[in-house]
Amino acid sequence: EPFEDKEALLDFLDNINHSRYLNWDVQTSACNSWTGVTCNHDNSRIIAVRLPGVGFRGSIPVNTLSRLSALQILSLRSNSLSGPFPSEFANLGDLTSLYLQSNNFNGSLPADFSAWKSLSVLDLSYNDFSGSIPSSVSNLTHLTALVLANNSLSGNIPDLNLPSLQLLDLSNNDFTGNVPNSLQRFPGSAFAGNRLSPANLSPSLPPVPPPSIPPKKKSLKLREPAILGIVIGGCVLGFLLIAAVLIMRYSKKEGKNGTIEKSVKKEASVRKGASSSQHGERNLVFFEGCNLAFDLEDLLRASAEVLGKGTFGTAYKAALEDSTTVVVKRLKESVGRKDFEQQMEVVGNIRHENVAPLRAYYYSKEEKLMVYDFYSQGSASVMLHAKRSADRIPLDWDSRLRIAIGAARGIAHIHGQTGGKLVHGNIKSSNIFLNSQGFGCISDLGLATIMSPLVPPVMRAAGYQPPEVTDSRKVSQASDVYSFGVLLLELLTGKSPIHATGTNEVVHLVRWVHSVVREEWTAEVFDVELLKYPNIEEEMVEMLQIGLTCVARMPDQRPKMSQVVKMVEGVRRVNTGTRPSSEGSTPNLTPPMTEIRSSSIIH
Ligand SMILES: Nc1ncnc2c1ncn2[C@@H]1O[C@H](COP(=O)(O)OP(=O)(O)OP(=O)(O)O)[C@@H](O)[C@H]1O
Repeated sequence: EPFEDKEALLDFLDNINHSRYLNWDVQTSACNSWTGVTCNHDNSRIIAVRLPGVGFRGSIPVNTLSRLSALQILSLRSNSLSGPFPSEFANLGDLTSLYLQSNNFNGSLPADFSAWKSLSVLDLSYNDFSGSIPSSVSNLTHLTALVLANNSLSGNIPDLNLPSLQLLDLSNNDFTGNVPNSLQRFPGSAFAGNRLSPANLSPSLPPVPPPSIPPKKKSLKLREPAILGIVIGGCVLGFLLIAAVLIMRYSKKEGKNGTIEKSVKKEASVRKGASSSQHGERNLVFFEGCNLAFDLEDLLRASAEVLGKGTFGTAYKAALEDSTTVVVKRLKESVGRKDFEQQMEVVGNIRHENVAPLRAYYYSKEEKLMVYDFYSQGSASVMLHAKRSADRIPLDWDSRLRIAIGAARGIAHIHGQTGGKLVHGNIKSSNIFLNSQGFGCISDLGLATIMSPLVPPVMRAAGYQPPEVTDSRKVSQASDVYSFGVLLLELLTGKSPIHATGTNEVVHLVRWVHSVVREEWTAEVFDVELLKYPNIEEEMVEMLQIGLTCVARMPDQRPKMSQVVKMVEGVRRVNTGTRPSSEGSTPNLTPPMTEIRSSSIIH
């Protein structure tokens, strides 16, 4: 509801201290001045304030924002705010995105940018800032977008060392001198409308190299028929092989579904293991809190359906006689008992709503089994990439947000285990399911660490691993952050981490997104299925920025997972679940989505 007058707004601001989000999407002229608006409470839990295009005039009063000490996202764009760059912003040390474009701010930029260690987007375009760009901007090591276009900035452009920067726009200012070496990777349009040395601005200014698209060597290109040929050929061959194996295996026995027992290669050995369990030796090891009641015999007898073959083995859906359904993973490689059992103990004792619980395991020399709950909706991969036919229900933006938030929380929890050293090592959409509240839930924990050394690197999660993970033993928490970033890009684009484009080139998603974003910050990266949902563009852009921050090339440039949780939670200004990363409850504040107005970032 629009605020009726300034009193109503003040009243609102005084009462939001229990809220974490302040968003206001009003079309009112009744409260068109920021002056006099102060927050009397310490609103230190608010992480996002978006007040774009609401008609604010004048300068932002001291103390209004400096109390918002947890603020991560501030959008005051498209108002008529004036005065110098608000000095109290320096207190907002957690800011990741600052949008002040299309106002009347003037004076110089702050001399010291070092306060904003997490800043990812800075858009001050279409104001009247003057003076030079301080070299302290180089301290913003997470910056992915720097937009200072259409101001009155002057002097030489400093040699900014910003390795994460994807978007730069310094056009239509009064800069002189040369484009510094560090920024020559950006297109000439980023510097147009200045008085820069023409030598530097000539068309020879190297455009941003599009490393995303693999070299257009004919021999390397997989044309559609070739891909189809491989896929169909592979499918036919695979189908024939599977059929042959199944016929051999089941020919003597009836029944549509198999059993795990039947699928187990060394059946006799497993059965031996099972029967020995009845003499007090090994059997399934269940974890605390698990109310499943079956033994290995039951499991092996259960009617089983192959769900798929993964990197480390085969997953079966097993329907037990008491109508319980579980998933059994049968590992294909041999692994030492001690390593396996130790890892299972760590994993099996993790209980978190965003981590799929390991219910039980079994170890014998010949067989290693892991038992999980069955997630009937399938993985996020299926939800995103299942054939896009007419009867498929598209995954809407809210669901994607929940998947992202849940997955982030789950990974952050994992990273907090075993003295903050635990790594997942195989984050990808086929290992993410939905918990009962529809939030992402991470599965397959623990396998990468014990199994990776046994599996050829080429088989490992293609497209999800960062450049430094050439050897699968090098997975780290930073590489999990990268994989999570790829997952975010997958949720935003609807594309697989490695996919074929319309022109039949095989494309690496991270590189493709980088190349599109570098050229111009455009909505083209987003999944067409998302475009029909109104007013989500700003959230998607924010999520894109987070994704790009996570897939930074250098591991030490990537944020910690705990920071990522906060960033992802900050994208959404409504209730994001039962357990926010910060303490306390999040009220179900569901204001209308902010209308996206003209922005120099979103075209
Ligand atoms: N608990 C589960 N509930 C429902 N489906 C599952 C479950 N666990 C795995 N699956 C599905 O079974 C298939 C095989 O899973 P598996 O984990 O073995 O391989 P993967 O996820 O494709 O690759 P990786 O082994 O690298 O994780 C996948 O499609 C996966 O989404």
